[in-house]
Amino acid sequence: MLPKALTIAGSDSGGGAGIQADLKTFQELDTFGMSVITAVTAQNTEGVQGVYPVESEGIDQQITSVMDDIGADAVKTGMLFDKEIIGIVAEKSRYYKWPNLVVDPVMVSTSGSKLLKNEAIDALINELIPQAAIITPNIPEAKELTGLTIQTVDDRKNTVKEMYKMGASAVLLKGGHEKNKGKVVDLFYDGRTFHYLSVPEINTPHTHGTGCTYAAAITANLAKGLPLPEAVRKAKMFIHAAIMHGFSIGKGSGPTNHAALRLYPDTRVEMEVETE
Ligand SMILES: Nc1ncnc2c1ncn2[C@@H]1O[C@H](COP(=O)(O)OP(=O)(O)OP(=O)(O)O)[C@@H](O)[C@H]1O
Ligand SMILES: Cc1ncc(CO)c(N)n1
Repeated sequence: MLPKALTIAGSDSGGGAGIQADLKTFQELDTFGMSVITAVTAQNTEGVQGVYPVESEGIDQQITSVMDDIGADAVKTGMLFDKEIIGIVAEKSRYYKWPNLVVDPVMVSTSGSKLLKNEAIDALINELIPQAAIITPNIPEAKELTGLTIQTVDDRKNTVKEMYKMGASAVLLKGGHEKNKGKVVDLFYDGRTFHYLSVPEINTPHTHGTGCTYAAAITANLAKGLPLPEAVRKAKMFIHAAIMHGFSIGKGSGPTNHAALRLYPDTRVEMEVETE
């Protein structure tokens, strides 16, 4: 049976992030992709020019339509925009008992536009995160969620532990916003073991949609039945190759290449994984 993956997120007209990144990733990873659109954004490589939320009933109905007929082996959330939308998704998650829920706590776009209202952060923490198999914050999002500062490796570990206490089965803190000595390090924690996934920094401005693509790859891998650490490790290979072969299109930060591993199967990803 073809594994089925559902994304609940915003649409990026520029095609590099949001729903579009998720569906391209699901397709590349041999899963059947479905989508629930929470908001339409007018967006390109230069930024977000407009945000148009879908009305609550429309979001509720999209989820019901997909779930009552087709079902999903894994579900990802991206841009949820406000607390009302978070409430609907959380209620549906409880009702359908999604076992593989990946929550990417999207707050701000790469270009700096707000994709989540400030007053919605508490709803994310109290209603959705406790139901997640994994949450995938970047460093600014982790600071918002915990109120902690993140400078040292110990800060990262403490922050990840604090987020784990919010009730998700695992936490992945992405390191793209704090590169150090030519390395980018993501930290995965499942309540027992820390996994440091370290790769060489790629010198490119074309990183639009990296977070969405990474979380979508984790979702596809979970839909295929991979255990969490393996789903994350494979997704990391996928996103790294996608950044390596990213596209210089548009005038700003271009999108990643979702087909990179298929088109360039010889791509070498020098990833080191340390556990403690
Ligand atoms: N220049 C880079 N070189 C190598 N890896 C990178 C680079 N930039 C980001 N990454 C990786 O891409 C993934 C997404 O990282 P990041 O922390 O930027 O997420 P994000 O901020 O949610 O993404 P987005 O820009 O889509 O909002 C992480 O695994 C990160 O390590
Ligand atoms: C719709 C949408 N979701 C998420 C992101 C985060 O990259 C974005 N830029 N646009």
